[in-house]
Amino acid sequence: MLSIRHRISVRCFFVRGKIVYGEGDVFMPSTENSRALIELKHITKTYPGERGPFSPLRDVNAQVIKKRLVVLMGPSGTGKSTLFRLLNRLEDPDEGVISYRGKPLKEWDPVRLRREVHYVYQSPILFLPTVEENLAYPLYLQDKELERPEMIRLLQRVGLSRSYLHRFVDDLSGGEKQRVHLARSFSLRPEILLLDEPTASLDEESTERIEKEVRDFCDRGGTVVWISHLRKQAERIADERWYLENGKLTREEKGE
Ligand SMILES: Nc1ncnc2c1ncn2[C@@H]1O[C@H](COP(=O)(O)OP(=O)(O)OP(=O)(O)O)[C@@H](O)[C@H]1O
Repeated sequence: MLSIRHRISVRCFFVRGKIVYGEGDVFMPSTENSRALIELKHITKTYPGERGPFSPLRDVNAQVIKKRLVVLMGPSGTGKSTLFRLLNRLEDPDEGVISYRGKPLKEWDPVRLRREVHYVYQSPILFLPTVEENLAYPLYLQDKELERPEMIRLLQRVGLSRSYLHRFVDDLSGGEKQRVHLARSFSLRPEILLLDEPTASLDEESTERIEKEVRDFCDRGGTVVWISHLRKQAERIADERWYLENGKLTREEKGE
């Protein structure tokens, strides 16, 4: 409702019950402002296109609130992965500022940032031969050891049995690789998970399991932005639904 929102600018408007973040607008419930882990202010990203410059993000403003599960939707090629790349500082916006914990991303050490804001790609990246090695490696880089019982627990969280520990990643299906990648991400205990269609290659049962684990992650204090093409999935799991199209972001709260 407009009355409980903190008004910063005048160019926000409602379209069919949704809040549209128009040019120059930052609208948020005032009580939630302080819980914003990530803030996007006036973000524009432009790429050269065959028919001239193309901006998948045009003056986008939004906040990711701690402990929330945001589902990001939108037609193919509208800029969802672009937004993730900006949040992970794989690219920088052409205009605007993105802040994490109140500090612009450019002021963060990228390694620390990516540890806390962890991107789980749609195509999993598993460099080492076995599942066990892939699970152990990121913590090994931090001079930490991942004990075998913890590895087994992580695998179980994503619906894989202990027998997977010794499997070669080249022999795994796409969905299994994605789940190993997600298990490895959980091991890093990130603050925010950016999930790019983590259930795209999974059956109904495995999808349900991942949805439950991700929800538990939020209940324990984690925060998630999840790209999905499935409206039904968004309705099931999201605290907030973001819709990206024509460079603009619209937002719906659960139940709207
Ligand atoms: N480096 C680049 N140079 C030029 N164009 C790019 C570049 N990166 C992305 N694009 C274009 O920007 C648009 C947004 O791409 P993006 O991958 O963010 O879309 P998406 O919403 O994640 O799509 P999908 O749902 O199909 O994964 C696309 O038209 C893409 O071709």
